[in-house]
Formats: sequence, structure tokens, C-alpha cells
Amino acid sequence: MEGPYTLVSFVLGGILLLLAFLLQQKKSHERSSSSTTSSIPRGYNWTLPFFGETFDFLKDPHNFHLKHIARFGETFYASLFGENCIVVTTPEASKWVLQTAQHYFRPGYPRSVTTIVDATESIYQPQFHSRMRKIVGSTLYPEALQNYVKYIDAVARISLSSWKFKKTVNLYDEMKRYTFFVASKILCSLDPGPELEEMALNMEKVKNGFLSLHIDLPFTRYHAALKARDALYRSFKKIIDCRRNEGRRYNDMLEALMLSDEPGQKFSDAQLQALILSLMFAGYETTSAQLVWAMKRLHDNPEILEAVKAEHDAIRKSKLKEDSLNWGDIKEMKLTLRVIYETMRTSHLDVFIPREPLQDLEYDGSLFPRGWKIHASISAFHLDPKVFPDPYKFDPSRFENGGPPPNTYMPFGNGNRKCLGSEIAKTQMLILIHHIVSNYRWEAAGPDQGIQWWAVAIPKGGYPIRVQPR
Ligand code: HEM
Repeated sequence: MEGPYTLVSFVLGGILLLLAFLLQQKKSHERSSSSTTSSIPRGYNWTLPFFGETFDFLKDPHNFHLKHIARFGETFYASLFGENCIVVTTPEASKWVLQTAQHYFRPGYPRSVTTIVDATESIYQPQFHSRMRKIVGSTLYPEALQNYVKYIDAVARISLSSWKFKKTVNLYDEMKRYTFFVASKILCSLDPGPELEEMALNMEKVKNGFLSLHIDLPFTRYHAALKARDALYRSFKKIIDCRRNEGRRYNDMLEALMLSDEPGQKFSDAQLQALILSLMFAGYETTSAQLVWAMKRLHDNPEILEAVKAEHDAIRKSKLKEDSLNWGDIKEMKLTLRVIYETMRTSHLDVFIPREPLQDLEYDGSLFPRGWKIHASISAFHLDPKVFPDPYKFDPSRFENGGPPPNTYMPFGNGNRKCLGSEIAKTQMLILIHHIVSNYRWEAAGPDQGIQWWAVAIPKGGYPIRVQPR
């Protein structure tokens, strides 16, 4: 007799808990809005407990934004990743959040990201952040980049060399290997090999955990990400310890971070590990996804592809096959750079940039309560016809003559946290595109199946292509 009663009490208890949660969710919404003349932007008041609208969002974030804009306006409320979020979708509001009022915000990455990276509490502190920016920026400014061109050229050649023997490749997988190898070299002077392959696998698991719900159970992506993070941190610790003991010079980003130790301001090992992971991730996933989109856009726009090929053929004309590219060649790739800019506008990649207000803030009649998440959805205005006419048309000429008006195009963010790797990302993309268009023809190996959204947006299935030497 005990079984059914236990079940009934369990179900009833669950329903009561659910009602209490929903009531509390609605109340917290009302409470925050009543204390000031501005109010919480409109959105659905009643959503699933904990999960909120996360599943709907992850299915298609761009469409999620479009539907909410149509129903609630350009600034709206959404319950995502177990948190209360306000989404802003215009260039003006995004600029206000990311730049004008930047000192009233801290990064607002979902809890899954902050708990996986760990040590984020310390790396969020303004003092720590500006030191990190100064040091990392000093290794990535354009003059410093010139030294990396030869290396990136070599990695691009190695990465593409196996294509001669393959009929089909999965472009996303190939691009991830390429960008991971480049990031690992620039950060920690690591060369391709079994250890790096293992790290790449763990990085993939970490990435998969980033946009998951933070439920630490053996079968969840979040749990797998934590384990992979631990393995990566063990590898980083080995590298750090080794460097402390051997006293050799490396001239890379990790060295700059370790040598910058000022008295009383030394980065702890935990902070260094968190920084390496964040920097590796920042430079790897984003760039590889953009490269996949660039190759798809070129394939789908044959006239532009022909013009791009001509640009690269002209560069190769004065070179032997084995000659590496140099900085002067990179500067000649003007059309290809516009293709990259237009790819970044249309690729939906940065679905949102997250922030958290440090105090209650008001913007244009909207209340941004302290501790909530504010998402600046840059892909929403990159694809808004009011900002970019005929927004779904792939048209690199938008970037001629100075390009779009200021603060309407922000693929690398804006304000005091703007991407530090924008120049190296563009250089990596230009070099890889150079070697592909100079040496290969390609076509999609299957029908276009739309977009796959997980951490970043890519063509579904990772864009498998059939390749042929040119
Ligand atoms: C196409 C490729 C890339 C895109 C679209 C991209 C985009 C972005 C965006 C939107 C931000 C701002 C995040 C925020 O405001 O919270 C950012 C920050 C950052 N990115 Fe990139 N990124 C790319 C490649 C890279 C590369 C190759 C690196 C190299 C290490 C890098 C390093 C960083 C760093 C260090 C930050 C943090 C800056 C800070 O917190 O002050 N990124 N990136």
C-alpha cells in the first residue's frame, strides 16, 4: 500500500513546488518593476520552471529573437539558462550596454560557462581584467602579428595537405583543428602531436558544456565538460610548472602573462589556467565557424568566388609554390577581407554578448535589475533591414568606402571588452582562404540543411564538402 501513496505525495509535492516556483518567478518580476518609473521589458510571464525558454532559444536563437521582437518590441524579457534575461536588439541599446555604460556592467556569461572556466570571480575584477587586456593586447597588436604569418601559413598548409588524398572533408572539423593548432602555438608554443589532439578533444567537450544547463549528473554535457576542463587544467599546470623550472624563453602569450608578474599582483596558477582556457576558446571556436561560413558563402556566390580567386592568383603569381605568405600579401587581400566582414555580418555567430548590471539601471524606459542578465543581440541588428537593407543578401560591397555607419556593425563586440584577437582572427582566415581558393575547388557534399546552433551557429552537419585539386 505504501508505494501508491508515496507516488501520490511525490506528485502532489512536485505540483506544489512548481506552483510556488511560478508564483515566486512572477512576483520577483513584479517586485523589481514596482520600485522605479521604468519597468521590466515585456516578455512571457509564465515559462517552464528552471528551463524557462532555453529549449526554444537553443532550437533557433535568431528566430527566437525575431519572434520576441515582433511580439514584445526591440527590448524584451526572456527566461534563459535558468536566469532572468533582458535582450536588447538595436545598435543603440547594444552600444549603450557594451560601451557607454560599460562600467556599470560585468560579463554575464551563463552559470555553466563561469563554473566550467572557474576562477572567473577573480578574472572578472576590473583591475585583473585591465592587466589581462594590456598583456594579451601587447602580443596581438598588428606589428606583433607579422611574426605569426609564417607560422600560420605553415599550419594552413599542413592542415590542407591531406585534402589531396580525400574526396570529402567535414569543413567544420578541419577548421577547428586548424584554428586550435594556431591558438595553441600562439598561446603556449604547443606543436601538433598526440598531446594536442587529446587537448582538442577535451576542448570540444568543454565547448559542448558551455551552453548547457548546469546540471552536474554523470550523463550531462555539463558533467563531461567539467571532467574535460580538469584534464585541460592538469595539462596547463604541467606546462606552467615546467616553464617555472626550466627558465627558457618562449616569446608567446603565456610567457607574457607569467613574466608580467608584478609584486603583489602575481597571477595565481588557477588564474593562469582559467586565462589559457578562455583565450584558447575565444580564438578557436569563433574563427573556425566563421571560416566555414566564408567558404559556404563563396561557394553559394560563384561570381564573388571568381573575383576572390583572381585576387589570390595575383598574389601567387610572384611567388614559388613553396614560398610563404608575408604581411604585404595579407594587406593585398582587400576583397577577401570584405568577404570576411560580410560573412561575419550574416553568419549569426555572436547570437548575443552577455552582461550583468552591477546596480539597477534604466535605459530608454526599461529597467535592467541588478544581477539579471542583459543580452546584447548583435546578430539581430546585423540582420535588421532598417540597419542593413536587404539584410540576407550576401554583398561584400557594403564594406567599401568606409563600410557601415559607426556602431552598427559589432562582430567583435564593443567597448572595454572588445575582442583582442580581431586582427589575428582576420589574418588566420585570410591565410586559410588563400590556400583553399588557390589550390582547391569544392562543392557541398549534400543538400543545404539549414543551421545547427550549439555554442556557435554553423551549417548543419558541419558543411561536408567534396574537394578536388584546382
Ligand atoms: C572571428 C573570430 C572572432 C570573433 C567573431 C570574436 C568575437 C569576440 C567578441 C564579440 C568579444 C566580446 C565579448 C564580450 O564583450 O563579452 C570577444 C572578446 C575577446 N576575444 Fe574574440 N573573437 C574572435 C576571435 C578571437 C581570437 C582569434 C582571439 C585570440 C586570442 C580572441 C580573443 C578575445 C579575447 C581575449 C576577448 C576578451 C576581451 C576582454 O574581455 O576584454 N578572439 N571576441
